[in-house]
Amino acid sequence: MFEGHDTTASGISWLFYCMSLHPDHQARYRDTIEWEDLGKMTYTTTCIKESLRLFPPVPGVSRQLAKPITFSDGRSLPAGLFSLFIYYAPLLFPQIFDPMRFSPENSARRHSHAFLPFSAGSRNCIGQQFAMNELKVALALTLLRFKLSPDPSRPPIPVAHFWMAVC
Ligand code: HEM
Repeated sequence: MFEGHDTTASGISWLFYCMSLHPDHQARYRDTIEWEDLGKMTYTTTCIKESLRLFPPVPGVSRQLAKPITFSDGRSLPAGLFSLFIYYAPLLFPQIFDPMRFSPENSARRHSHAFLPFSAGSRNCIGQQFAMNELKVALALTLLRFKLSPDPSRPPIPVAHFWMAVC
């Protein structure tokens, strides 16, 4: 249920929240809807990526090292080690919603692994294209009918929370 269900629900919810705080981006998103070719909706893609950056539905992934790794500074990790990569670091990354971070020019200046909401490598998300289209369509259909605005009486409350499953 986690893959493809909770992830997309969380992604859509936070995307709506981000857009509700930014009526200017809502208007621009509305104006750039291209039903014939979802791939051409580049502005919408930037908004979705920026929302996934600020509020990643999957905040990290874990791996067990199949072989030892030695880093450039000489430190190394042994084979068999369980490691956890956390993408969500609100105190380290800019918290301002700015879709232009993901413009083609700005993205080209970054390492391809600097942004990994769908993970990377052989076990990355097989549903990422589907998920991106799902988010685009859900927001487009909503914005064609509604204006989103935040509910000031119920702001999101950050919770210090960490869970780990051992199988
Ligand atoms: C915003 C939505 C989504 C996000 C953020 C997301 C994120 C991720 C991430 C980070 C992983 C990798 C986990 C890891 O490396 O350990 C993953 C794996 C996976 N995702 Fe998604 N996902 C999303 C939507 C979907 C959808 C819509 C589907 C299916 C239609 C899907 C199917 C899967 C499957 C089957 C895997 C496991 C792949 C494997 O282990 O080889 N995901 N997802």
